Amino acid sequence: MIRPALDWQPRAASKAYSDIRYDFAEGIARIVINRPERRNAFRPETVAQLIDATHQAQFDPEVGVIVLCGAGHEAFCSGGDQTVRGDDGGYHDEAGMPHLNVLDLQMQIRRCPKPVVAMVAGYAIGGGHVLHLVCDLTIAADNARFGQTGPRVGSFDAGLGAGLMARTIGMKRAKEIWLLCRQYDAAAALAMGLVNIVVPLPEVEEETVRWCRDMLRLSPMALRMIKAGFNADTDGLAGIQELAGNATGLFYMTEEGQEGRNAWLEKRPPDFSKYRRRP
Ligand SMILES: CC(C)(COP(=O)(O)OP(=O)(O)OC[C@H]1O[C@@H](n2cnc3c(N)ncnc32)[C@H](O)[C@@H]1OP(=O)(O)O)[C@@H](O)C(=O)NCCC(=O)NCCSC(=O)c1cc(O)c2ccccc2c1O
Repeated sequence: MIRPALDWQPRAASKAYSDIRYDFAEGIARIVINRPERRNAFRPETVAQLIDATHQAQFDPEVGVIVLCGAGHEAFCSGGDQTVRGDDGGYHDEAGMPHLNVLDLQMQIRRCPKPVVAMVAGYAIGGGHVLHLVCDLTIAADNARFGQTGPRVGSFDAGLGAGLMARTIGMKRAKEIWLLCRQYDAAAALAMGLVNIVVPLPEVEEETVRWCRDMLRLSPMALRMIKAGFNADTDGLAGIQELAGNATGLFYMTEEGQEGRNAWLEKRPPDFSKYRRRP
């Protein structure tokens, strides 16, 4: 069993969710995939709720760090719910519409300016494995098991699932994971750099909270910029846009940036003469 480390309180939005829980404590938002009877496999509704909760956490000024985890200790997430996978290009929502919306969630986690930590107990498999991979840090319990199943179940994630994994653990290892569909225990995952730390299962939340508290003591802007910087080249122009948007935001906070806006509003030529041309 996992020892609770904080007195998590449900956030208001949580009431609207059927497949996830959304809690908060001490500056940390905790988003829990809550389908333990399916090893926390996600259906389109689950992903839509994860997207909504991540959005809530991003825009909540009280939240500094986000933790993503699964309910119970048997699984973080076992990927797409195969029982609702249709023949028409995606996983069916209750109205029968096909989705691959986990790809949107992956990018949302990467673009979120706050650190996102995967707390993995049990299986992180298939699309669930890619979910921990796109998080900034992974704290694993010693019962964690990792792997891709795509080529076995007729699927693949040739985007971040392949490319980001190769950048994280190296090309040969990434190809091994995808081409053989084996499972790896927590020690093996740590050895190949797939996770940051492995701790005994009961301590996994305490350890995760310890890491979150460390980040909560640091400069939010510096964390935001360094995260965008880490992701920029992998995400191509969209990644550079994220980094550049942060730079623009910072420039808007300067007098020099504000002089341009003020001059335009006051219908006068801008006067940038007092601003240094820095070497
Ligand atoms: C995760 C497991 C290794 C766990 O094994 P274990 O023996 O502990 O448990 P059970 O197998 O008995 O499972 C318990 C219970 O849960 C159900 N369940 C488990 N996983 C799923 C699932 N993914 N979908 C639906 N249901 C699931 C299982 O049927 C049992 O219920 P019963 O009622 O039958 O008792 C093992 O369960 C396992 O290997 N699961 C499947 C893992 C898998 O293949 N996942 C899908 C990979 S593909 C994917 O995730 C994916 C999703 C996307 O949205 C993509 C989008 C774009 C590109 C690619 C995508 C993609 O690849």
